[in-house]
Amino acid sequence: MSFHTISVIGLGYIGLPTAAVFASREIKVVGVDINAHAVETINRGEIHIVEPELDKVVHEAVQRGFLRATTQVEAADAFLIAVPTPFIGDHQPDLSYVQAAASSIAPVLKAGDLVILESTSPVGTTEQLAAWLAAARPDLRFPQHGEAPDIAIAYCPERVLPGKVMVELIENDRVIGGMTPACSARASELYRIFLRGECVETHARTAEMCKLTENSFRDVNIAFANELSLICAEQGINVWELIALANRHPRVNILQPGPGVGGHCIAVDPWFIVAQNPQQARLIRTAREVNDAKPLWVLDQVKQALAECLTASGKRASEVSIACFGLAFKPNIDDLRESPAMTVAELIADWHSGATWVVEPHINTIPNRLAGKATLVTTTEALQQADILVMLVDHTPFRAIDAAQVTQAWIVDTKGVWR
Ligand SMILES: NC(=O)C1=CN([C@@H]2O[C@H](COP(=O)(O)OP(=O)(O)OC[C@H]3O[C@@H](n4cnc5c(N)ncnc54)[C@H](O)[C@@H]3O)[C@@H](O)[C@H]2O)C=CC1
Ligand SMILES: CC(=O)N[C@@H]1[C@@H](OP(=O)(O)OP(=O)(O)OC[C@H]2O[C@@H](n3ccc(=O)[nH]c3=O)[C@H](O)[C@@H]2O)O[C@H](C(=O)O)[C@@H](O)[C@@H]1O
Repeated sequence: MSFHTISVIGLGYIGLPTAAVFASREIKVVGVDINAHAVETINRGEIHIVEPELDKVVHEAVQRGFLRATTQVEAADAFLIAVPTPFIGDHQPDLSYVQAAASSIAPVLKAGDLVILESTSPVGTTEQLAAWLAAARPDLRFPQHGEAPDIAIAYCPERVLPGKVMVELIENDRVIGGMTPACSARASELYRIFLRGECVETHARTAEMCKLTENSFRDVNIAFANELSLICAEQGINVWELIALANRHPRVNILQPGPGVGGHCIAVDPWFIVAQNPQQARLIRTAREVNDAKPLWVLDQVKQALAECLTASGKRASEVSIACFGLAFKPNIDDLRESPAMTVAELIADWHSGATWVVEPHINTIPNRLAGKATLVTTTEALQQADILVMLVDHTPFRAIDAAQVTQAWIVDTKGVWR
C-alpha cells in the first residue's frame, strides 16, 4: 500500500530535512512541531536552522503545497518521530519527548499505518514506544501482539553529518529496524521513496544498538587521539606529527585531538550504552571521561602559558590578554550547542583576571554564557593585540591565517593549526 500522506514529528536538524526530502518527491508531508515559531517559519517557506541547500528544498516544497507545518498532529499513513533524546542527571536517557510524541499520534492512528522512530535511543525504546501506543489504542493490534498487526513499527536511525545532510540523507545506507520482518519491509518501502543508499534490514533492537555503536566507535577513537595529545605534551613530542606518521601505516587511522568532544550526539549517545551496561561498557565509559576531561587540561595549559608570560614580560596577570580562536562545537558550523570550545573559553574567562577575547567568524554577538566575561574581537585584533593565543576550533579561515601574522610567544593550540 503506498503512502499518500507522511507526518514528521519534530522539525529540527533531522526532522525538517527529512520532511523536505519526502515532500520533494511529491508526497504530501505534514510536519508537526511544538515550537510555533518553527511552524510559522516553515509555512512561510523559510527555515529556522542552518543546513546548506535545505532552504531551497523547503521553500519549493511549501510553495508547491507538498509540505505544511502545524503544531497539531493529523492523520497520516506514516509517522516519523524525530524528537530530542537527551540525557538527564547522571547520564540517564530522557525519553519524555518520545513518550509525548507517542501520546500525540496515538489518537489519529488507523489500521495500516506505519510508525518509525528516528531519534537516537537506548536499546528497547522502540518496544517501549509500541507499548505506549498499544496502551493508548487497545482497539488496534501492534507488532508485539503477533501476526498481522494493524500498525507496523520500526526504528530507523539517522546518520547524516550536519553540513552534509541534504546529500547524506539520500546517499547513505539506511539501517531499517522493524519489530518484525514485515515491519522492516514496510519501512524500507517508505525510505525507498527517496533513498539512493541501501535499506539494510534488521531487528529494532539491533538497529538501536547500531546507532549507539557508530557514535561510540567515534568517541572512543577521539579519546585515543586526545589521550595521545596529553602524553605527547608530557613527552615533548608534536602529537600532530606523531599521528600523521602513524597514519601512514596502511591499517592505522587515528583521529584528531581537540579541546574535547561536542555536539549533542557523540558526547551523549555512548552514555546510553553505559547506562544500560555499566559493568561491561568500561572502555566506552572511560573514553567519555577522557574526552570530557580535556577542557580542564586545556585550561591547565593556558595557566602554564600565563605563568611563563608573566615571568618573561614582567606584566601583572590583569595586564595580559588571552584570545580564544573558535567557539563552535566543530569547524565550519555555527552550532555552539554542547561545545567544548565554549567550555574552555568560559573556564578561562572565569579564572583570568585580565582580558579574555574570543574570535568566532560564525557569530555576531557574544553568547550569553560569556556575556560580561569575554569580548568578541576580530582575527586581526586578536593577532595584533593578544599576549596569549588559544586555538580551539580549526575553522577554515583560521587555517588560512598567514603564519607570519602569528608572532605571539605563548600559544595553546588544541587543533594543530599553528603546530
Ligand atoms: N542533529 C543531528 O545531526 C542528528 C540528530 N540525530 C538524532 O535525531 C533526534 C532529533 O535531533 P535533532 O533534530 O538534532 O533535534 P532538534 O532539537 O534540532 O529538533 C527536535 C525538534 O523536535 C521538536 N519537538 C520536541 N518535542 C516534540 C513533540 N512532542 N512533538 C513535536 N515536536 C517536538 C522540538 O521543538 C525541535 O524542533 C535526536 O534523537 C538526535 O540524537 C541523529 C543523527 C544526526
Ligand atoms: C559516527 C559519526 O561520524 N557520527 C556523526 C556525528 O556527527 P557530529 O555532528 O557529532 O560531528 P563529529 O564530526 O562526529 O564531531 C563530534 C565532536 O567530535 C570532535 N572531533 C571529531 C573528529 C575528530 O577527529 N576529533 C574531534 O575532536 C568534533 O570537533 C566535535 O566536537 O554524529 C551524528 C549524530 O548522530 O548526530 C551522526 O549522524 C554523524 O554521522
